[in-house]
Formats: sequence, structure tokens, C-alpha cells
Amino acid sequence: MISEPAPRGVPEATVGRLPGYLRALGQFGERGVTSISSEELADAAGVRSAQLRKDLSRLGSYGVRGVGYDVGQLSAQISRELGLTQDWPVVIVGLGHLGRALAGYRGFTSRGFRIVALADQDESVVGEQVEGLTVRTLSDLVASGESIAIGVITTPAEAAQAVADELVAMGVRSVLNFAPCLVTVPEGVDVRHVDLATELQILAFHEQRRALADQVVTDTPAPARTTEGVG
Ligand SMILES: NC(=O)c1ccc[n+]([C@@H]2O[C@H](COP(=O)([O-])OP(=O)(O)OC[C@H]3O[C@@H](n4cnc5c(N)ncnc54)[C@H](O)[C@@H]3O)[C@@H](O)[C@H]2O)c1
Repeated sequence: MISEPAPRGVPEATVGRLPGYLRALGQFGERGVTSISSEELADAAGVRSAQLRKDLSRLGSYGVRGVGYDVGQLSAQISRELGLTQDWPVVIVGLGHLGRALAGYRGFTSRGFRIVALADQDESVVGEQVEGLTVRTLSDLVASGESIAIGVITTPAEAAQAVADELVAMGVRSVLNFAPCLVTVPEGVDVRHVDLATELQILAFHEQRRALADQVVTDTPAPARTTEGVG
């Protein structure tokens, strides 16, 4: 595998596909595979191989003809590019159903995200031990001066903007918002919205398209049978 320094400015769309490549590489690595062709990796990640080669070339990675990519090296390079070689301290705000499920999710830790704080405003929740951490109020957390890189919002929509503002005020520059509303943040802060309902709506759209297409096929009258040459 040939690796050159990554050119600056990797497009967002490429960045969006890198976690998928990393996940696929991890699965190959677990099975003891040490080198992989672009076709195999593209198949596992669900993209076209030309797309994969283009994306990886943007990181300065080119497979070797007949050998492909080195699984370990490529994983390390993508991890570096995504900034996963360092630990990112995360706070979850809103310790209801979703917040608790995320707090217990082992996949964060194994991918370089350390949940270091939990916050809620409900007095019956503050002080509770969840996954080895004591739930605090956001103001207590701000007062502690702890360094937090990523804030995860799992409060009801009505509270999300105020929580985002507090997170930004305490120096958080990346926000992952699960509440079903848009939150705005100042320049220099990134916010990503996660909404499973949107994903379901997109699936419903495609499902409806397929159902309509099936209906057209069923409703189309069969071509009239020719009687030429009969009798
Ligand atoms: N993105 C998704 O796909 C998805 C999926 C499920 C739920 N959700 C959303 O996630 C959010 C949480 O859902 P849930 O079922 O866990 O709700 P929940 O009611 O069980 O929990 C919400 C928690 O937020 C706390 N809270 C409220 N205001 C707060 C504030 N200002 N500061 C700190 N904590 C505060 C509450 O005390 C409660 O513990 C909701 O907005 C819900 O719509 C999103």
C-alpha cells in the first residue's frame, strides 16, 4: 500500500463514508485478513469500488496492484484522519430512556469516545449513579471547569437549544443533537442532528415507490394474444 501525506480539505461526503470503511476494515481485521482488494472492501462498505479508490486517494492512500490495501495500515490512517487516535471526552445531557441507553453503549469507548459526564435537571435523577458516573446538573458541570469535547443532547426538544447554548458557553465545540428540533450554534461549533424518524420516513418513501411500481405492473393489462396463424 502506498501512503502519501493526506491532501488538505477532504470533502465532507468522503468524511461521511470513512466510518463505514473503518467498520468494514475492523471486521476484516477481526477475521485475521491482513490485505484486501478495493472491490472486497467496497462490497463490505456498500459503495462502488471506483468511489472507494477515489475516497482513499484523497487521504493519500493507493492500493498496490494485485495486493490491495494493508488492513492494519489503512485502519490506522482512517482513524488518524477521523481524529480517533485520541480520546474524546463526551457529556450526555438528558438521562431519560435514550440518554441511559447511550451511556451504556460500549461502542463509544471502543471507538475513542469516553463518556466522562452525565447531566440532567430532574432532582430525582441528579445524584444517581449511572454506568459508574454520578449524574450532575449542567451548571455543576460548567462550574467544575472539566474539559469536554463533545456534548450529546438527549433532552426533550423544548430544552435542546438552551442546553446547546450552555454546552457552547462551557467550551464544547461539537454537539450531537438527538432531540427532534434544529439547534443553532455559533460559527466554529459543529452540530449534527440524529433523527431516526427521518430515516424511517425515507424508507417509507422508497417503500411507497416500490408499492406503486408493483401496482402499475399488476394493473397493466396483459398484451392481447394474437390469433394470427391460429385455426
Ligand atoms: N434522534 C432519534 O432518533 C431519537 C430517538 C428517540 C428519542 N429521541 C429524542 O430524544 C430525546 C429524549 O428522549 P427520551 O425518550 O430519552 O426522553 P425522556 O423523557 O425519557 O428523557 C429526557 C430527559 O431529559 C431531561 N431534561 C429535560 N430538560 C433538561 C434540561 N434542560 N437539562 C438537562 N436535562 C433535561 C429530563 O429530566 C429527562 O431525564 C427526546 O427529545 C426524543 O424526542 C430521538
